[in-house]
Amino acid sequence: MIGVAGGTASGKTTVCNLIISQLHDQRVVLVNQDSFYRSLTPEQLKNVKEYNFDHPDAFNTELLLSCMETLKRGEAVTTPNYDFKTHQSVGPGSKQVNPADIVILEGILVLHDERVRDLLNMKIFVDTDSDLRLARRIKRDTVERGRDVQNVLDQYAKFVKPSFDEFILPSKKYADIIIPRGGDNEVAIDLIVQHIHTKLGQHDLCKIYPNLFVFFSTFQIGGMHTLIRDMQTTNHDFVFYADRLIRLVVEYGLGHLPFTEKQIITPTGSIYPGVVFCKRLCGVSVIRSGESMENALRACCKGIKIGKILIHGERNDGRQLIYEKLPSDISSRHVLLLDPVLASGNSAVEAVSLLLSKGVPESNIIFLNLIAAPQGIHVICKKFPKLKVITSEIDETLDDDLRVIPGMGEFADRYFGTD
Ligand SMILES: O=P(O)(O)OC[C@H]1O[C@H](OP(=O)(O)OP(=O)(O)O)[C@H](O)[C@@H]1O
Ligand SMILES: O=c1cc[nH]c(=O)[nH]1
Repeated sequence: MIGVAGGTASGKTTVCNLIISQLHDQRVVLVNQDSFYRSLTPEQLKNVKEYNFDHPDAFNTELLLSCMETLKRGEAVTTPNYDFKTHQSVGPGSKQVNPADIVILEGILVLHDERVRDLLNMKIFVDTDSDLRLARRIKRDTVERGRDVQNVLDQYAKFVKPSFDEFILPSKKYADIIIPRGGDNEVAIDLIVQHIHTKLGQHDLCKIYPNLFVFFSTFQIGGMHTLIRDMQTTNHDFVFYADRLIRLVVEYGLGHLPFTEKQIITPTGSIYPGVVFCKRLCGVSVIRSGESMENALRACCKGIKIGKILIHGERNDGRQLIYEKLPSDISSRHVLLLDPVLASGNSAVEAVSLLLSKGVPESNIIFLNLIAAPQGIHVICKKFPKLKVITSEIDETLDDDLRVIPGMGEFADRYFGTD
């Protein structure tokens, strides 16, 4: 939840639009504090020139709070709309705002009310020179809103400036980021967008476990997850999109291997400061689901040895090692452990324990996974703090049968067509 405050015509909207356009692969919604203007009564309408639109009381902050709380819970909401010509609120329910990863609340007074501030994870104040703001306001109100210059200046002197000094400017001290010159400040916008990307990439569990890595989700990745999770998806499509996701997980996981530096000469005779991949590698797949990840690993690491582990057990009855065939020199290799589903973590504990018993250092194991339940993450990341867990999405929970929820059902049955 990001709040963008600042005086009239400071460039808040430009800043918001720049942030939104640079976050092009994220779900972002923009909520305007202006939508929450209260309707003027017939009395106030008769004397509209005496009405202070820049005072906190002009807004229905209770309604704004409840809408923001709903969005914060990840639910859709309908906000009111405000008609600037009639000065009437077109009641709640007129504008649908969908849930999103990022909600930007923009308005002159969004940092004024403590309750609103407490909902915001990032507070931005757009700080633009007051002469420039007045010049912009005159232009906007005369050109876009059909007012005459004298009327704009009277309103500015009587209400806009005093309210800025009394309510808006003092709220600047609550800002985490102050942007001088508004939308012209490309560096500030760039830093804000980078910060948002970092925060979005951090699942709460990543803040607890430094050995957990969830790779950054884009619409493409979200789309692939939507397809493999959809019960209507055919086996053929399931395999296609699971393979695409698996390839990404494998590439991302390989990025966590050590490398050595190597300078090479290009055909232009220039030096290229390169790196060399880690050579002592192997894969280990957990039968059956893990076998679906073998092709992607082979496609990325030519000639890689891949061992196999079969672990059996009913969901609630613990798990037992049935079969294993691993490279004989596995203890001197980095091991990419392959299993697309981490549920209770029982299978992964069995698999990792076997690798450790074969002399593989814990820090040499990278567990590559598509969908993980928080329960399994707690078990693995706590028990094996030096092992790295790479996953593409963390789901909500497990059901009583230890199935991942929302999950994608039985992975191996859908992948190998045995459902
Ligand atoms: O974290 P856990 O609770 O142990 O569950 C995860 C395990 O369950 C799945 O295998 P499954 O037993 O369904 O076998 P399959 O791959 O042969 O279908 C999955 O591939 C994991 O190995
Ligand atoms: O939900 C689950 C749990 C374990 N294995 C699966 O394939 N799916």
